[in-house]
Amino acid sequence: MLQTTLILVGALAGIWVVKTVIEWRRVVQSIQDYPGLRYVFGLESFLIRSRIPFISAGNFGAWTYKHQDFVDHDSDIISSVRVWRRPAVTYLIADAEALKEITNARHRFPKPLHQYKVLTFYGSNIVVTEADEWKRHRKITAPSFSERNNRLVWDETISIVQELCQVVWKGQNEIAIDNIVDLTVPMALYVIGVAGFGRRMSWVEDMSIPAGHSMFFRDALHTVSNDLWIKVIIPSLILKYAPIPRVRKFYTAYNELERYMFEMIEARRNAEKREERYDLFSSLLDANSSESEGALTDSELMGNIFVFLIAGHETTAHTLAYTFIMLALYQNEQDILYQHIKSVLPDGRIPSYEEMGKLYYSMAVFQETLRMFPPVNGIPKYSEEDTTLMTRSMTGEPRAVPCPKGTALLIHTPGLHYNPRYWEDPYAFKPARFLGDWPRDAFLPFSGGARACLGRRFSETEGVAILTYIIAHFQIVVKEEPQFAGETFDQRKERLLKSRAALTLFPVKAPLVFKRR
Ligand code: HEM
Repeated sequence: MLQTTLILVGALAGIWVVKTVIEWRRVVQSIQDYPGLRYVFGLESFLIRSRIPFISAGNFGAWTYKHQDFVDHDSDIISSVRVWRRPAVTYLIADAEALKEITNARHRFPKPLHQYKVLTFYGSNIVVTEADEWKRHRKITAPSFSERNNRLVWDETISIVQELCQVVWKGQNEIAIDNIVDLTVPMALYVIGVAGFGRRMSWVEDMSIPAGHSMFFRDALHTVSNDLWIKVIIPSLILKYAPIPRVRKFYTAYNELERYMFEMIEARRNAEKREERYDLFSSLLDANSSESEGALTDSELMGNIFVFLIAGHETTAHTLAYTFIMLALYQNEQDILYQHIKSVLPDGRIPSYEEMGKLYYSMAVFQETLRMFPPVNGIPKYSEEDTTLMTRSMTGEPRAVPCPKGTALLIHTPGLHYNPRYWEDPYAFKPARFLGDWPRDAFLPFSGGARACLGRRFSETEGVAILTYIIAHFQIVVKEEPQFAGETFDQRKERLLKSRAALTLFPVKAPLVFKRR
């Protein structure tokens, strides 16, 4: 009996191997064996983080190797052919001209929607739709990102940082933060709370939980955005009864957030006189109620506002964390920024939204951080037709890349942002490169074309406001710790910039000190 079973299993395994080899050869031939990575598990595999010869390209490979994979295969577009779960090819793209063509032709190069399931929990939305459905969402959501909203982002961001510096840190001249994301994540959460959801939150919570709820809105928002992965891996039924405290807390937070959002929709809909408000949620509800055809359902409204939360708070928070780390490491750059802020605001007053343009060095620092640490390391697309992409070798010779219909494409942001064809000395932190004429097509932290980030201005406004206020009032330095006393600058830099990626790239643990000026 055992022998028969073994023979059967062996035969099935043999059939699988033969089938896979035939399929692999077909896939490789379909792209004329265009140079690139050949691994059992591709870059997109959830399973293995590191690169292992022949086995795994490593799901952290885009960040780890940046432009090096392109150099190794002598092309700014390379293929990545995997075996598991079925042989398939993905083109990794670090060529600005090819990416311009791809991002500008959304019908020819749409998004692979099946990869976006994690963002559909509360309802369909602008990020997870394509074609006419996307247009319907975009028409109602885009107007929320208005100048009035940007002004609100600015004013509220300033008051959030002001409360932190003047109330929470009152009387302290040196504030040590053991992990910088523990500061930037709540900061960004409070900003999206008020400018996104219209709910002001405070560092010093003194209110009680509203009737009918078991959690503060702030905590529900934080828990859901932090632990969304739980919903991805645990089926709903198990989620409800899971005995693990973290899972139970997530389950409560998920339902609480849904209830809060539903109440907010009802309150605005039933209000006799609507207050003039410019947070994203209020504007979205107003735009929807004046829409006769194509209006969004309640679930779609919640889906959109939820996606603003997910897209909008971690990305900005992590970018700010890297910004503070780089400024702590490069004191000369911090000083240039400080001097610039002082030249714009010599009397130390609080800048207004109208003055944001004058604070261009703060913006340059934020942009240089986004270039070096793009929060989204890979933006997926696919080809809707048989086509050929054009690129170049490292010496500039043209290369034609065969791209059959259905081929997966990846905007490889680290490859593009560290490509020396566009960025001189790409590993150096040089905010000033963003002051003059810089290669806009080679800068895609927010993606590009029609499907580019709707919240770009929101996050730039928030970033410039926080950076300007903090640097005007504090010098940021790396926390001195006895166990790291003998380390060199390079070791310290490597330690502070050690990163991981969940939804977005983030620094693992960077302890910094804020010294009041
Ligand atoms: C540093 C901050 C940010 C970065 C790096 C960033 C990055 C991105 C990227 C790469 C995309 C394209 C995603 C894709 O094609 O799958 C995107 C789309 C989007 N982002 Fe952002 N984002 C940031 C901040 C924000 C903020 C603050 C909001 C809202 C408050 C926001 C809302 C959106 C929306 C709604 C889309 C979908 C646009 C569409 O498909 O038409 N983002 N973002």
